[in-house]
Amino acid sequence: MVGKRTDYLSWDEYFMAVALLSGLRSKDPNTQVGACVANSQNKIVGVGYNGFPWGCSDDELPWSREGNYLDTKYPYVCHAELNAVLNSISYDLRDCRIYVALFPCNECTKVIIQAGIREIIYLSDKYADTDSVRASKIMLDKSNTSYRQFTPDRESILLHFSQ
Ligand SMILES: Nc1nc(=O)n([C@H]2C[C@H](O)[C@@H](COP(=O)(O)O)O2)cc1CO
Ligand SMILES: [Zn+2]
Repeated sequence: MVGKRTDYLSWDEYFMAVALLSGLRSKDPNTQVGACVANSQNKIVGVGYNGFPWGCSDDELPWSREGNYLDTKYPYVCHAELNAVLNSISYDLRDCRIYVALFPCNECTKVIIQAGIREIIYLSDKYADTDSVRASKIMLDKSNTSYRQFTPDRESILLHFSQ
């Protein structure tokens, strides 16, 4: 009897990979973030990446990190998690998980909690020492929304367009 493949992706690897793949759509030259929302049946209900709002051209708004606030990306960019929730095919995200490349900021955390998402699985926490992420963790703890870091068992996943 031929047994099953053994190196197939786990659900966590699969959804995190979809998040990372989505992040490759981002035009942000510094930080590309992708997010993937999966429901309790392990169906993907939303994906997103960081980018400017509809109709706001990447050629007209700045991707700068420094300078006058209005000349930076920060007031304009929609975060990956916000887009994943807004792009969702389901209005009710209760009991869903969100996979995201970077720990959510305080604004996205509010969106995640209010949408009813019950768990955040993140890869990087590179802004852990900011008040934004501290505020996120305060709200997550109070609302009993769990979060855990994704610890991969493999270094990378390779995709080949030529089979
Ligand atoms: N969780 C997040 N999701 C996101 O989509 N972002 C976006 C906003 C910016 O486009 C970029 C961060 O830019 P920088 O400050 O690392 O150059 O990532 C940022 C965070 C961090 O909280
Ligand atoms: Zn955010």
